[in-house]
Amino acid sequence: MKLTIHEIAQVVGAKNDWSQLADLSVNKIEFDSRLIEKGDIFLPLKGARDGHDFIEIAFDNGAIISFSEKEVEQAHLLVDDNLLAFQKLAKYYLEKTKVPVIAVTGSNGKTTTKDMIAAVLSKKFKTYKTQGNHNNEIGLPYTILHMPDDTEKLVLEMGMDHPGDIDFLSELAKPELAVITLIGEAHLEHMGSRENIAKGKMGITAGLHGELIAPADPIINAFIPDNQKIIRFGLPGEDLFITKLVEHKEKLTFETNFLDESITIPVPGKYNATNAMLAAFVGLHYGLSEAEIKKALKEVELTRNRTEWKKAKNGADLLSDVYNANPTAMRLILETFQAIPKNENGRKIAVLADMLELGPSAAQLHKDILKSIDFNKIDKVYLYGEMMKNLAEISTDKAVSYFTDLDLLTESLSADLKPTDQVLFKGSNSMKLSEVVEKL
Ligand SMILES: N#Cc1c(NC(=O)c2cc(S(=O)(=O)N3CCOCC3)c(Cl)cc2Cl)sc2c1CCN(Cc1ccc(-c3nn[nH]n3)cc1)C2
Repeated sequence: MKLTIHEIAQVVGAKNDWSQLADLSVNKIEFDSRLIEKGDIFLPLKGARDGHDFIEIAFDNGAIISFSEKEVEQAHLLVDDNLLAFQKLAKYYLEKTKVPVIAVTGSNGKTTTKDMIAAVLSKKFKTYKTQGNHNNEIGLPYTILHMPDDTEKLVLEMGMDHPGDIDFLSELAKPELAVITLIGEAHLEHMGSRENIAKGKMGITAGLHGELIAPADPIINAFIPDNQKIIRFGLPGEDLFITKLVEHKEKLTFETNFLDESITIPVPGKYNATNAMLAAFVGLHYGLSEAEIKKALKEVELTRNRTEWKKAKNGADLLSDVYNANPTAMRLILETFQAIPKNENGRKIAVLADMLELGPSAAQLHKDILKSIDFNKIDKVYLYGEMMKNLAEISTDKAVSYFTDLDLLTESLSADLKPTDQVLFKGSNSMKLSEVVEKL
């Protein structure tokens, strides 16, 4: 990102004397010390551990300065709240670079829609998009501050863990166009009711200074701000709708009421046709030709393994979060999973595998996970991998079982699984929990 320390210090209101570093430019900003490279600025966050514990390591890896909430010997910018400083900096950077933002949210499909919109806009603009699941109050500023210097369009996914989350993200990013994919089932989002989910997603209008594209679902009508320009999609008769759909095994062709051409996408599923229809409309909005849109969608590369709920063959609900195998992400997904109401007569099961590349403190970081497991909410814990042995050894609860063999884990879980269960899977990709999910 193109910012000098002088500029950063002023934007975040650094309280210490940083003048001796003023004219240095920083390369990029990281909160994971393993990603720090020469010339970077480190951002200590309170994840599973206090990020301040990793300032020294960040400098060993090449950081030239760090945010800090307390006096430290290394070069630092002293602020009251590192996360708030990070968010202020991201907001400033967007205002300074004036890169237009297209915001996407929705219960399911927001990742696919984000990918499709980016694929379409990339045909005409230098486009950057949310990577992985970096869609929350940490990931969104991270995405903004990591966009290439020549970015012309920024497609930001906005995720919601709690009411008000999206209002905050929308105020920060100030989108010129917003897309809500669909209002999902309250059942698997700890938001209480579908109304609350609808209200939460409509928070995307808080900072919006352009049009909103939203489902025809009347549940959002109560939350449309006065004089908000809105385009509705869904059933025939709405502003945007699908007029013809032909599904094949690995692809799908559809027509719409607003395109002359038919569109083919390399994935099946009617909801993907809807997501592609939205991306096509955004393409038209930004002046792309139908031919450019058709070509972009025909070859779109979709983010694999989104963090979404899947159904087991026996009907159980499976949540596999394959992103960010670090202590904080494991703690956050456990908190989220534990906050969701159980199914009627259902159990909560957590399948936790090793987090790799955690350096010398890896064993302790795996033991720390015990603090994030609420045995009043979780009925069974399956632990898998060499590092998880550290956690297995200190957990006395009989609900915990430990495996070193993936097949035995799969067999045991499969034999135990009930149709009303909810199962969480979390661990480094190379632990292959995704194979367990596929077999269930
Ligand atoms: N807590 C914690 C740690 C990390 N946390 C995160 O990266 C993190 C991850 C997330 S997240 O949930 O993954 N998030 C990212 C943004 O989009 C949404 C999802 C969040 Cl929200 C916040 C944080 Cl702070 S990364 C990391 C930690 C602690 C250990 N670190 C590795 C490490 C361990 C030991 C040494 C070491 N070297 N020498 N001695 N010790 C060096 C690095 C790596």
